[in-house]
Order: sequence, then C-alpha cells, then structure tokens
Amino acid sequence: MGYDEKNEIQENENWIRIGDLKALHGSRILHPTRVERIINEFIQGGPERMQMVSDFDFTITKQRTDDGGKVLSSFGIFNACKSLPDNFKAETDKLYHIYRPIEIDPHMSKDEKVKYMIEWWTKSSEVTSGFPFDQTEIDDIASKFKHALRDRTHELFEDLQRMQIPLLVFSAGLGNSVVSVLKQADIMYPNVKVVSNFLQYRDGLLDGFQQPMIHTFNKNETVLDGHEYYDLVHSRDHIIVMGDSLGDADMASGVPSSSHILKIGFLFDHVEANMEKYMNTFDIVLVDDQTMDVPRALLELIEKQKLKLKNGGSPPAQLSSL
Ligand SMILES: C[n+]1cn([C@@H]2O[C@H](COP(=O)(O)OP(=O)(O)O)[C@@H](O)[C@H]2O)c2nc(N)[nH]c(=O)c21
Ligand SMILES: [Mg+2]
Repeated sequence: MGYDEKNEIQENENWIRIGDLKALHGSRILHPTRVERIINEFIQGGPERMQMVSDFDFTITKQRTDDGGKVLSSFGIFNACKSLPDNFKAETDKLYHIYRPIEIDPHMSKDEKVKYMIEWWTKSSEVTSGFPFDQTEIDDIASKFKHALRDRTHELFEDLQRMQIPLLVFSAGLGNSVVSVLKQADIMYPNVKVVSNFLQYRDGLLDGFQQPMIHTFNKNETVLDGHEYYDLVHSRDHIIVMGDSLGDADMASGVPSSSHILKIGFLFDHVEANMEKYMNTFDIVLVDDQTMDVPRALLELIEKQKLKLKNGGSPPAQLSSL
C-alpha cells in the first residue's frame, strides 16, 4: 500500500509545510505531498522511532571538493597503499575493467548482474591474499580524506549521537578505510555501525575479506539478518536513507514493510541525463549539494518537537534556524 493512502496522521496546527522548509528549497521532489506527510510522521514519531542508513563513498565523503582535489573511494584508499605487491594493482585493475561495465550496464537486469558481482568481490578477495599488510598504511592515506567529508558531517553525527539515533554506514567498499576515515575525523560514535567488507588475516598475511561479502546488490538490511544490529534497529520504523548511487536507495529493504522510509539522493554527475531516474528513485534529490544540511534540517525538526513536548509549550529559541 502506498503511503499516501494510509493517512495515519492528521494535519494540525503543528503541521509542517514542505514549502516552509528552507533547506529543501534547492531540492527536486517528485511527490511533495508524500514527502511532507513522511516528514510530519517523523516529527510526530520522535527520535525513538528513527534510524538513519547511509552509503559512505561520495555520500559521507564529498562528490566535489572546494579545491577540486579528487576524493578516493574506500577501495581507492587501499589501492593507494605503497606496500601492495606489483601484480596486485594490475590484477584489481583488470577485474575493474571487466566487472564495472557490467555493474552499471543499463541493459542487464539486476538478477543477472548479481552473479557477476559475487564473482568480482570473490576474485578481488582472492587477489587481496597472501602478503603482509599493515593497517597504518590505510590510516596514513585515510587521514588526508577526513577533510573531504561533506560540510557539517561532524554536526550531523553529533546530532544523531545526541538524539540517540542509530546510524548504519553501509559500504560495499572496504570497511577498513571507512572506519579509518570516520575514526580520524573523530565521529565514530557508539551509535555508528559500519557494515562493509573488512580485511581478514591468516598467519600474519592478508587472507581476503571477512564474510559476509557486501556487494552492490546485497547492500541492504537483509544482510543484517541474525546480526545484533538488526535487533537494535528493527523496531525503529522511521528511516532516512542517504546515497549517491541509484542502488543506495534500496539500502533499507529488509526492514518491516510498515516502515516509513525517506530517501535522499545526492546527484552530481550528468545531472540532466540522470535527473529523471534519480527523481523516480529518491524522494528528495539534491543537486551538487556538498553538505549535510538537509538531513540535519529534518533532525532539527524532530528534536524541536520533542523538546516542545517535554517543555509542554514553545520550542527553545536557539532551535529555530529553519
Ligand atoms: C570488488 N570491487 C568493487 N568495487 C567498486 O566499489 C564500489 C563500492 O560500492 P559502494 O559501497 O556502493 O560504494 P559507492 O557506490 O559509494 O562507490 C562498487 O560499486 C564497485 O564499483 C571495487 N573497486 C575497486 N577499486 N576494487 C575492487 O576490488 C572493487
Ligand atoms: Mg556512494
């Protein structure tokens, strides 16, 4: 059943109009009435019902930096490590050129792609084996990218921590790089969980990635089955999903069907060619927005309402920047 039909909450004097939300003024929204309704549902449900799920590469990191510097992906950070054997780069490049076109092939179905993606991650894991490797190499390179996080990422993570809202950072990339960037940026708070591919060691040598393998098409909450994180969040049915790739929009599939999900998509490349697909996939499309201002504005509304209820009256003045 579509969200519009449910009409669970009533419009009242606290109803927030989407047109009044300054943070959304530059965004593209296909179904504003639906988005307005979800936002109001989130506000009335409060932080206790919220969870956030975010992609890492080019969602928590920027798609474009102020100085034009390239931002490496989590796999890119690993590949830039100096001690990797000579044949490693050649082999991973070869795999990339075979499988990346399949991953983004608009003519192949998702079901057909899955087996190729499993093949890619499996071969990549095999190549990442049999040589010594020290995590400090990743840390040295990752330290350069702690400044490439979207503007106000620190504030967003602080908001989530203060409101005790769990954040799942989902990456089909390399978890060691993701965690390293977040730790060095001092935002790896206890409410942040990274689900990704982590390096595994055997007898002091690399032994591929740990299970379960996270690839482009299982990057969603179904892989959390049996995971302790699932127990923590499965009752939180108000979900903000953030991503920069179309596949990121599915990251919350696997949560109960009654959940209300608001998907925010960051669009940067080939804006005109991609716009229609992004608008059909994400509820809110942000074009070349290198900040966390929109998710923060939503959280601010939720927090403001909670404080208002607590104080039994008006919200405090300092929370009225919207
Ligand atoms: C197995 N493998 C996958 N990728 C890419 O890494 C991406 C990670 O996927 P993601 O976590 O969805 O991040 P992103 O979409 O924000 O980048 C995939 O979409 C693949 O294109 C890979 N990239 C590199 N450099 N090396 C690899 O071995 C490799
Ligand atoms: Mg991404």
